[in-house]
Amino acid sequence: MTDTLTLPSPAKLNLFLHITARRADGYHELQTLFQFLDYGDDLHFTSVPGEHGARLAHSLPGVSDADNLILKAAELLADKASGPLPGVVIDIDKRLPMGGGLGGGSSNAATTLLGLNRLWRLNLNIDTLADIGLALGADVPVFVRGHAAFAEGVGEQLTPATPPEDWYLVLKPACEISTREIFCHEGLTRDTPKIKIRPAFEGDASRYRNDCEDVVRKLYPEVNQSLEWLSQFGPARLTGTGACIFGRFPTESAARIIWESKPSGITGFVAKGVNQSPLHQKLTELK
Ligand SMILES: C[C@](O)(CO)[C@H](O)COP(=O)(O)OP(=O)(O)OC[C@H]1O[C@@H](n2ccc(N)nc2=O)[C@H](O)[C@@H]1O
Ligand SMILES: Nc1ncnc2c1ncn2[C@@H]1O[C@H](COP(=O)(O)OP(=O)(O)OP(=O)(O)O)[C@@H](O)[C@H]1O
Repeated sequence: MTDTLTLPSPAKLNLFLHITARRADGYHELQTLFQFLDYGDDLHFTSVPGEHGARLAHSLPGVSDADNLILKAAELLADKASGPLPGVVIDIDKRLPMGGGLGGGSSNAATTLLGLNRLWRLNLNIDTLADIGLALGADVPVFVRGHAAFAEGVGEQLTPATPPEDWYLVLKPACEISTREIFCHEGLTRDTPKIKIRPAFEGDASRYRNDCEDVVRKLYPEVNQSLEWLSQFGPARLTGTGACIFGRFPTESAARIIWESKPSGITGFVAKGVNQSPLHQKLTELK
């Protein structure tokens, strides 16, 4: 019998995203609120007796294996081990759109770090795994730590937070957006004053926004149109650098009613916001 461990690789939303400065190395200082969704990819880790190290069952369309964050995470983890590691093949059920601002690649990297740490019995602690994750991307540490968080720095200084676990309608306009393109754009607002006191997140939503939204609306009319459509039903916002947008609803049925009436040509899904990552929930159940 084959031995397969299946772990979730959830999406994140940036409930708000403020850009407060640009650093000398070109990276941006952010203040953002991360929450997970109970929706995402699944990674299947299957032991392969007689092999050593990790490999992919299938390549992802449009991503070379050398660039795939799953293999990059596995390689960085293998560097921390001494001696040969058991063979593992990793298969992925990809549901999260790439270039969507939902953190799919970063989440895959984090699920790989936690999954292989367990399968390879490396016993690295969460701080070490979050440090390894940061080398792969600014969004990886929050997925490694697994709690909704207010983030500062480039997104790695995390303070656990408990925003309301509402329902979201997430729409994916028909375009892919490169995070780099948006952060390099000359029109980006980079001087939002820092929030000094940790915000009362349930409070005045109009104080918070996504600073990437104006640039993305101008460059991608598809996103602009989707935001205008969703705004009819309540506040609608971009996540990360897009392309996905979201609206918040108190119940699943309220979100599904709007979902049923969405314009043709837009994909998306309805999901619940959760403050504990489904990955960590699953790992706790396995203990
Ligand atoms: C926009 C967010 O999704 C918000 O959560 C993240 O800040 C992006 O995180 P990510 O996709 O893991 O980004 P990375 O892979 O680290 O960086 C991609 C590119 O985005 C730019 N970048 C990213 C994060 C950041 N704080 N400042 C930046 O300027 C850099 O040009 C970088 O080359
Ligand atoms: N396992 C992976 N899954 C998805 N994308 C990957 C993966 N490995 C590498 N990538 C690359 O990362 C890019 C960004 O993909 P991702 O799904 O993380 O986008 P995103 O949601 O916009 O990210 P973020 O919100 O972190 O900016 C893809 O276009 C792809 O080239």
